[in-house]
Parts: sequence; structure tokens; C-alpha cells
Amino acid sequence: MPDALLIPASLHWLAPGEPVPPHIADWLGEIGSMTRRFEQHCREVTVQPVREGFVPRAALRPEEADALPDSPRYWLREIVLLGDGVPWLLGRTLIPEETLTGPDRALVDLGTVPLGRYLFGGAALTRDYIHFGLANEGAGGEACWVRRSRLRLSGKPLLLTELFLAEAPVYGAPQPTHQEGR
Ligand SMILES: C=C(O[C@@H]1C=C(C(=O)O)C=C[C@H]1O)C(=O)O
Repeated sequence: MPDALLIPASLHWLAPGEPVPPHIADWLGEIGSMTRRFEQHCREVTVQPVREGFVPRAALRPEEADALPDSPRYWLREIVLLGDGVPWLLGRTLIPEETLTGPDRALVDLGTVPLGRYLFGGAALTRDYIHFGLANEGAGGEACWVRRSRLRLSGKPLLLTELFLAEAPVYGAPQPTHQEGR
């Protein structure tokens, strides 16, 4: 599994009040579907699963285990999301087995369907928090912004980490915050 397609374990999570550029905060603070937002910046968003399968609690990173209840096993989904074939985002989702009940069992069969299509397709989704972070700081390459959300489907938790790759529109020129000439 090429590590370049996996979100690194060593991430710097920002403390409350640490400065975030406004344009970045606008993107990372998105409470709607990131898939839908990306679709406004390309013709087609596609998802390539990199790894999917059940893992034990021991496979969770410490801060992931802190964010999720004990469970016999968790569904792990790691993906690359592309805009018009350009990698824009790495996604890592962990779903406790107890969340996979009723229709939500469909979460293990998503394959190339973007997770957001499922999550934002119903009315049962809530978001506990969004944390902002940085990956690969000072490693010679540009740092990438990361966000981690704990989401709930009918109150049942799942954890989603999204790393925004260098080509993502997140880093594009700031969008005008007002209509010029009005
Ligand atoms: C959660 C969403 O789905 C996107 C797609 C993902 C996937 O298919 O695993 C993961 C992260 C998201 O960027 C969303 O659209 O907000």
C-alpha cells in the first residue's frame, strides 16, 4: 500500500485559537458535503477506495480510539477523492460495528460511491465537531491541511479524517467574498 495514499499518523492538531487562514477555514469548516462542494470546482468527482475492511480497536490511532466507543471491530475505509482525475483528498473513515445497523449497513458496500452521497442523502446526520490540523509540516514538501469530524447517523458515531492534497481547490486563489462592482 503506497504510503502516499494514506493519511499519516503524525498530524499536528491545532489548539483552539491557533490562527487559520480565512480561505482555509472557509473550506475546512464546511458543514455540508465536501463532495458537493468539490463538484462546484470540476466536471466530475470520483472516489478510488485504497483500503476497506474490518479492523480491531488495536488498529486505531490513539486519538481515533479516544474519539470512538469501544467496539469489537470497526469498518475502516481509506480513499482517494479526485476532481477530474486529479487527486484532491485522502479520506479515512472509521465506523464502529454498532453504527452499522439497519440501512446503515450499506456503508460497507460503498466502493466508489462517495461517502457523502450516503451521509448527506438522509436526514439523520449530525456533526459533533470539526478539528483542524496540518500534515507533513517541515518535511520539505508543502504542509497539507487536514480536518477530523465526528459524525453521527441517528446518533451512532463515525470518525472521518480528510487530508486536502496540494492540487485541491482549497488552496486556490481566495474566492471574492463580495460581488465586484455592486
Ligand atoms: C463525507 C463526504 O464524503 C467524501 C467522500 C469520502 C469517501 O468516499 O470515503 C470521504 C470523505 C469525503 O470528502 C462528503 O462529501 O462530505
